[in-house]
Amino acid sequence: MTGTGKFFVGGNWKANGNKESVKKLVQELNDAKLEEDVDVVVSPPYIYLDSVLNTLTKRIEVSAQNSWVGKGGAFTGEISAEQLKDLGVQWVILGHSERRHIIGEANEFIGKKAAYALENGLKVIACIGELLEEREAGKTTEVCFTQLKAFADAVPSWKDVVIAYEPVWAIGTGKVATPQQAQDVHSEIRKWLAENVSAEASSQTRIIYGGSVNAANSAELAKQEDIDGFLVGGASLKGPDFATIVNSVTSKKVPA
Ligand SMILES: O=C(CO)COP(=O)(O)O
Repeated sequence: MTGTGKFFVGGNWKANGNKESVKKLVQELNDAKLEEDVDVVVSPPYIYLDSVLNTLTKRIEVSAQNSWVGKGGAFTGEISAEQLKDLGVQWVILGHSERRHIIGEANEFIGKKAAYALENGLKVIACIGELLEEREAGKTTEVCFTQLKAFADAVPSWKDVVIAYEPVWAIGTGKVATPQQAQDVHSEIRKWLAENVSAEASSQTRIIYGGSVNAANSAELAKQEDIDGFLVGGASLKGPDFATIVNSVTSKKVPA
């Protein structure tokens, strides 16, 4: 099975940066030469979304790193999907492992967030992935499928959803999954979509990999048939490195 969706590379800036570094990064991204046939999205912290939207080339779309589960109102510290939409934000990252495991967001809550974001016109980067002990216990696919099912139970359509497989042990550790490890899980996810959603969702949903992707390892990962792009953390904070990762789409076109 192979995906037919356009290559997708997202940069998750997490809670990094300040006004000065964000300005520099936007400048680097505006100056970068990016291959055309890639969807490119960056995800700054909430407080920089407006300035990034106003200064970043329209070639690159903008994502939030979270959104509230329902309609905005008396929810101190939260940001609603309506507000993100109002600002001009196109995407939102949901279910990131840092929100699951550090902040304690549960599957069903994340699924509801995804449904509400889609309903309000945001596209969703839906993150899933197993902990090291879950992998070591042979539970990788079981954990990923449970997380996927929570999204599938909540969303009416996968048309505006990108799945990010991010094994937790590979995030921010420098321990990237091998191309084969990533390919194996991506292919299982695609099979799961075919069996539990539809043939269309299986072939058209982008399944991207995240976890210690950098300018030196992205080309080998991109060659795998079920890796449709990346969600990049640390390396997305350096414009030239992020551009190299975006442009690793060229190794996808060369038969492995
Ligand atoms: O969590 C990630 C992207 O969402 C990956 O982070 P790193 O690329 O820093 O490992």
